[in-house]
Amino acid sequence: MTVILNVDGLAKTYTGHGREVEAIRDLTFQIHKGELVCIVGPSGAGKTTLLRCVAGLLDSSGGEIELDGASVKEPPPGMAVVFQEYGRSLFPWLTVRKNVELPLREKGLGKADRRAKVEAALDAVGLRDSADAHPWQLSGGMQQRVAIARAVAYEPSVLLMDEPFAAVDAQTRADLEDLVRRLWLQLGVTVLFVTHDIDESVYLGQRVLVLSNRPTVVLEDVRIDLPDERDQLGTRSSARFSELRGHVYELIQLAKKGHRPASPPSAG
Ligand SMILES: Nc1ncnc2c1ncn2[C@@H]1O[C@H](COP(=O)(O)OP(=O)(O)OP(=O)(O)O)[C@@H](O)[C@H]1O
Repeated sequence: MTVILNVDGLAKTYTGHGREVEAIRDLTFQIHKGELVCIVGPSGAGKTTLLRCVAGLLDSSGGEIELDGASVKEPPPGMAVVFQEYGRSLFPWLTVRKNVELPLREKGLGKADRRAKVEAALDAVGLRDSADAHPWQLSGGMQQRVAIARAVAYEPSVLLMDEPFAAVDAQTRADLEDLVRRLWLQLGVTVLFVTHDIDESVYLGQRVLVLSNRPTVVLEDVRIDLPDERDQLGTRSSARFSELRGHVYELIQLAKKGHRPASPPSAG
């Protein structure tokens, strides 16, 4: 399998205002092309910091991040990010269609190509009928679907998602989880999904990277050996789901108590 994202010895210390916070000490993991990997960890473990470094939005203090073999120093062209705050990530003065189209314009795609990709992405997230609406006319869950459509239309090498469903209601959240699984299966996109929700990480991921508390390292790389076809009721009530959930839960409890891995964990 081809490694698409390589994080090697990543470190990040925030400095300023007479304060120093060592958020990430030594994070190493790899993601292969087409994988769906979730990251969970205790609050303040540095999940958002990690994602911002990977997205090239934040300078690291040490270590290396490579996307497709190229070092990440600034937002790389092959990455798309979906944030929790959909309200702030969409442009309110643009229609849904224009919001999805914008990065494709920046990518330099021609009009016909842009139109086809926008239609396909809106179709995939079930928003074809809302193409001419403005984001503020849509519900929170619909706005987050627009953000997902925009990311998917861009055809990134890696799609980063930072707690994307934390601000929507439980029912919408379940629908959006299934949407991500479906898009991932259909499009073969590589996804790195950060969440604080243990159940969500096990339901979505092929692997769950459990982070220690600060300064952060990978506590365990848990392989999620559930079938590819998952559904909210059947999967979540299966014995294997509850075993995996229990295991990740225990790891998080250990992380909160300051437990750290004895030796570097083996990847996947
Ligand atoms: N700009 C900043 N300046 C100083 N310290 C920061 C900054 N951003 C984050 N931190 C600190 O770095 C640590 C990791 O923060 P981060 O937001 O990455 O954690 P997280 O795992 O995403 O947390 P949560 O699950 O609560 O969202 C925290 O101790 C936080 O206070």
